[in-house]
Amino acid sequence: MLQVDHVSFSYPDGESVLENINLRIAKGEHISVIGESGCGKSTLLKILYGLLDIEVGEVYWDDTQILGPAYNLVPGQSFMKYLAQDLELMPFTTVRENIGEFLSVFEPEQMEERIQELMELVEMTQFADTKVRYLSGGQQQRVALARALAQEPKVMLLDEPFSHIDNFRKNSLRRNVFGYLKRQKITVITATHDPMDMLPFADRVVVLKDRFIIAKDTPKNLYERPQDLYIASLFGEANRIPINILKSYADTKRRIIVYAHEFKVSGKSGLEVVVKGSYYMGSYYMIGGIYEGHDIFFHHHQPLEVGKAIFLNISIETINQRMVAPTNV
Ligand SMILES: Nc1ncnc2c1ncn2[C@@H]1O[C@H](COP(=O)(O)OP(=O)(O)OP(=O)(O)O)[C@@H](O)[C@H]1O
Repeated sequence: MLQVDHVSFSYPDGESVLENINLRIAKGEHISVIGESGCGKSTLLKILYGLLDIEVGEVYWDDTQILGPAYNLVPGQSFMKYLAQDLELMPFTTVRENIGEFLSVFEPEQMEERIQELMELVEMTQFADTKVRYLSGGQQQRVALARALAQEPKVMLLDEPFSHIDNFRKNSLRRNVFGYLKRQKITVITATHDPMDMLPFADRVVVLKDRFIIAKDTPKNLYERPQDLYIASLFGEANRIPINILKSYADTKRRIIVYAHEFKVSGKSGLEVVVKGSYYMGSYYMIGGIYEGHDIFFHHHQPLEVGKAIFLNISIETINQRMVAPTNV
């Protein structure tokens, strides 16, 4: 188990970045760390790997304490692999050589099989003999992933692992890599902005905001019952709406989170919105509007005329689901 107890951290020249971080991560569990840019996701991964010295708190993998560079000649842990935003590849050698660097040369056949398996996993077989410096950013990221996996770590720390990879390949690569890590029972902690790195693959999600962990839950619970707009917005366009627009809730001032796709446009009754603009999104239009002086965003199958007043409805199922969400909306 990876255990993080009361960890607080600030960079020597900066303000506090993380405060009182507590986590228990089981062997083989997949955790996603999410939060706005600059909230400390990469810093947390670096602490878990032992690249930073913490002033307060402790980190353990089973009985081994993870200590920072002040206590380690070579910072980092042999049983962990940290795939950083900078990829640390060997640019003047081939894809095959980069992946094979840490494999045993005493069993050449097994080594070749393993390189082949990993190249297939990250869909790089056709570039086996290409020098890494001639590859695109996305291709280099795939090599870095394979290189990290080759070392069979017990714990894998991934910082925005698919950020350079094109949409065409991203989804199959995510399925391959996360599926492989799960089958190998490798503990995974992924820092990401992208809901698609997390919703289908994480067992639990840790949300960071203003130095603190503000939520830890399954992706499904967080998505369906976000406790505030910050969390909902990490998944997509979201709004805070008073529920007293519905007759049955007329006497409550409470607001709930409604995702843009959960509204239905109606000609007659509901939340009155004046349309400001329509944005083509492929399978739908994102409509921006104004409701009582506040911006509101919703989906519709066609663009709407600017200045037009329309009504929005929310299904009773959505309202009931959000009513049981924690109340700091
Ligand atoms: N080496 C450093 N020295 C001083 N401050 C730093 C250093 N690295 C990061 N910071 C600051 O610490 C805060 C957290 O940074 P961090 O990179 O951990 O955030 P992040 O959530 O990973 O961001 P992003 O999603 O943009 O990668 C930021 O305010 C950043 O400016």
